[in-house]
Amino acid sequence: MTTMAQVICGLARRWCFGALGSPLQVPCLQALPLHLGRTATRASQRDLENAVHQVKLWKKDPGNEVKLKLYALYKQATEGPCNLPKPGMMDLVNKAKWDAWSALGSLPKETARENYVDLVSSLSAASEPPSPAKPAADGEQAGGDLVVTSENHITTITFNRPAKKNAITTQMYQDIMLALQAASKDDSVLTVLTGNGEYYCSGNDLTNFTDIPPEGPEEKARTNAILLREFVDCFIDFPKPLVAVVNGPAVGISVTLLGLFDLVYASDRATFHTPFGPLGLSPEGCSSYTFPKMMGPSKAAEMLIFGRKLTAQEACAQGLVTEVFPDSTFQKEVWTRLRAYTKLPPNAVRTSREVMRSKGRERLHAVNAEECGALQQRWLSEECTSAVVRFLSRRGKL
Ligand SMILES: CCCCCC/C=C/C(=O)SCCNC(=O)CCNC(=O)[C@H](O)C(C)(C)COP(=O)(O)OP(=O)(O)OC[C@H]1O[C@@H](n2cnc3c(N)ncnc32)[C@H](O)[C@@H]1OP(=O)(O)O
Repeated sequence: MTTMAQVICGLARRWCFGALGSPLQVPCLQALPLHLGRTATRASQRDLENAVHQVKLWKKDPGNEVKLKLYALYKQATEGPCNLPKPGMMDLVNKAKWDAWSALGSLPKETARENYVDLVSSLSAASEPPSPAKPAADGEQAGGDLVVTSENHITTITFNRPAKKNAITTQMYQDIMLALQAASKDDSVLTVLTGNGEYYCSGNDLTNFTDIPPEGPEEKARTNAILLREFVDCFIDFPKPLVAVVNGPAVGISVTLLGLFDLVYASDRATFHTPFGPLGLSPEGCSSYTFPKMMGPSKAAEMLIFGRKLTAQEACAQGLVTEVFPDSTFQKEVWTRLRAYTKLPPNAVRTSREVMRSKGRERLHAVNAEECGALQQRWLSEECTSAVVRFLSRRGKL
């Protein structure tokens, strides 16, 4: 049986958009036009490397057809004509890649390199610029997958991928950390996390698991564990009150982190789901400690081990949510309340919070380290890889 690690290794070694769309829709590659704008100079190896780097910065998935074309040109440019055996009929992804590469026949390496560079350059020119990673100190930042605003002494970090239910990409983890660092130093009294659209957040973007480096899945698991640990550490150490404005369903890490927030206001449309069991995962965000402490071990087990989804009212009864509001008045009521809180003496707010938090901080860091170690193993397990493959293939991503 092919494991996800094998599938995604093959898929993702060469491009950053590891999930290839349904191979059944794979393209007539000959129909894809090449953009031959660089007639004056031949593309060098350096140009090729720059173009590969450029592709990694693309925010928008360019689609299967382009990804296959890029894959084929890259292989032709670096290895020459395809001389691998044809993959079996059932090996859909590798067969699509083999077909794309073989279709280039005996195209010289230099021409393939030039075509790769030209294709990337024309697509980069047509695509949006990458969203700035550095959050602004004040005012609104340009829209990207994460929007950071600072207004009326409230810094708001908004998950802004509504088409993907606000799933968190690797870049977003980095950007949230930067936003928290900036918010810890700005003049805001409160820092709010919320979501744009129907969802608060659908948790970790499951395609994060497909971008496997050349060193293999173990390296991916190791770097993910480091990233996760740093990310959760930022919440543990954050010095000001953290408020979650849970505008809709919340899944995975967006739920577990709530145990590190000071206030959690939820719309009555919100639900709270940690499907770690079905995903072959284990809890993170210090929830293995904060949830049992908050709701008792048995209710926490129901959520974290068995994946029971809570309604907003149930989550409120368990202490995970501070208060539930009718969806129709949610935004108005919550923001009015938060603005009133910003009028409180800021130093008193900060001091009260610090005395409430300081005693448990060391323990939380230890819990975080332990959870990340366990997850590093889980990500490499057959249980987890099969669950992620199931999710991605159901949605035509493999
Ligand atoms: C550095 C690594 C740190 C790791 C930290 C550990 C974190 C762990 C977790 O967070 S575990 C939880 C992971 N999340 C999930 O398992 C949720 C997966 N998504 C779903 O189950 C469903 O999409 C849904 C229930 C959220 C919504 O279902 P539905 O209303 O039917 O919508 P779609 O499924 O059609 O989704 C629309 C669109 O969004 C994409 N999408 C949604 N969630 C995710 C996700 N978590 N990762 C990637 N993509 C997601 C989905 O594929 C659809 O995309 P498409 O339109 O097909 O392109």
